[in-house]
Amino acid sequence: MKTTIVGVSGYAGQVLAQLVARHPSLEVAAVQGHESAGETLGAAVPGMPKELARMVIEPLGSEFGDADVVLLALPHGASQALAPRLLDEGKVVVDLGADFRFGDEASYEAWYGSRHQAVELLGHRVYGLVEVHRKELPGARLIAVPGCYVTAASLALWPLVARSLIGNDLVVVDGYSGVSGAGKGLKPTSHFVSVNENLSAYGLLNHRHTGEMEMNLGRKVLFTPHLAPISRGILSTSYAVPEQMNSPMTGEQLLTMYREVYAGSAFVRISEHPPGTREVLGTNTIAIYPIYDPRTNRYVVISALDNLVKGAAGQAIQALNVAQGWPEELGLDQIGVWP
Ligand SMILES: NC(=O)C1=CN([C@@H]2O[C@H](COP(=O)(O)OP(=O)(O)OC[C@H]3O[C@@H](n4cnc5c(N)ncnc54)[C@H](OP(=O)(O)O)[C@@H]3O)[C@@H](O)[C@H]2O)C=CC1
Ligand SMILES: CC(=O)N[C@@H](CCC(=O)OP(=O)(O)O)C(=O)O
Repeated sequence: MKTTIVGVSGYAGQVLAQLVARHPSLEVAAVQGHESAGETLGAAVPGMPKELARMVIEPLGSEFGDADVVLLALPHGASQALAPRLLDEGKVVVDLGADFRFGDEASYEAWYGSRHQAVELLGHRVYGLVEVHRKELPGARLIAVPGCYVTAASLALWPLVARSLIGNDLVVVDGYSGVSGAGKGLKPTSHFVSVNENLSAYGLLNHRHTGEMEMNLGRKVLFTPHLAPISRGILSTSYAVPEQMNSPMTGEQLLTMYREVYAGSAFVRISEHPPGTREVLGTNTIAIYPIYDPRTNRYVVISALDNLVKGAAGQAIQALNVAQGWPEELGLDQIGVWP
């Protein structure tokens, strides 16, 4: 399928370009950017392979021509202006941003503080958390890909939710992100001098990803994000209170149950040790380690993923694969850290 990547000069867009170029059923037909329009991809993103480097970046919203698929990797708010036109033109749209992650207008407005410009599409979008929504994806024409923090926490806790092993109490999530999670724009908070040898919390109490975690988990969430002095990776630690009616599962039982729930999910690795971000770097894998603490009566689940792959571009391709009826893993092996 001919594929146009919009936002190709961004961190997520760069990885998308790499994945599409090597995918056996996709072809990079065109690339679009904002300030980088008019440059070659090689000039905008040093280190691109030759066949991509010579492509000229078109201005955002140029003609999409005979593209079959359009992948949007734009700042929040920019996709909703483009998606209606693309769907009218018969394209399959995969959005890596937040514009279509909520299925209703009120939640979007509550967490993003602005009115949605394409409300009529919200009921048609399929949420691309593949491991949970696999059956809804075949034939999808508008896929909203969840982001890095939300994927890490949601897949970590999903088995406990699906098996009714946690009550309705508050769930607590501590997330740690590499600096590429903040995008390529220069900000004082992501300068080398601010980040190097430093670990800090931000977005306290009302980070916009809280609402999306609540949507996925059906429970109130207290989410605290942290910026970690690494380029890529998300580490998430989630805490939940067991359902009172059942005796809590032991660590061994949890491992067995998690393996059952994710039995058909090639990109989920149930780990027997707390995973670190390095072991999933450059892969579409999320590693998950669940335990139970009898002293505090809490389930604690650690998860790790690469924010630019399983947290963004890899998950987008995984969801597209399922939507098209292709093998879920197509084009997603041996990715590596690139560019
Ligand atoms: N980084 C991450 O870890 C993750 C990112 N995502 C999502 O993917 C999307 C892209 O993120 P990321 O790659 O980090 O972002 P970047 O800031 O790195 O890149 C943004 C891209 O959008 C273009 N762009 C910038 N400003 C505008 C604008 N005002 N209007 C239209 N286009 C613009 C840029 O073009 P140009 O360079 O030409 O100006 C660039 O191609 C976001 O929605 C983000 O939430 C999802 C999960 C993880
Ligand atoms: C480190 C950092 O700043 N991270 C971003 C989230 C990463 C991202 O792009 O998030 P979504 O695509 O999931 O919305 C933030 O906290 O806003």
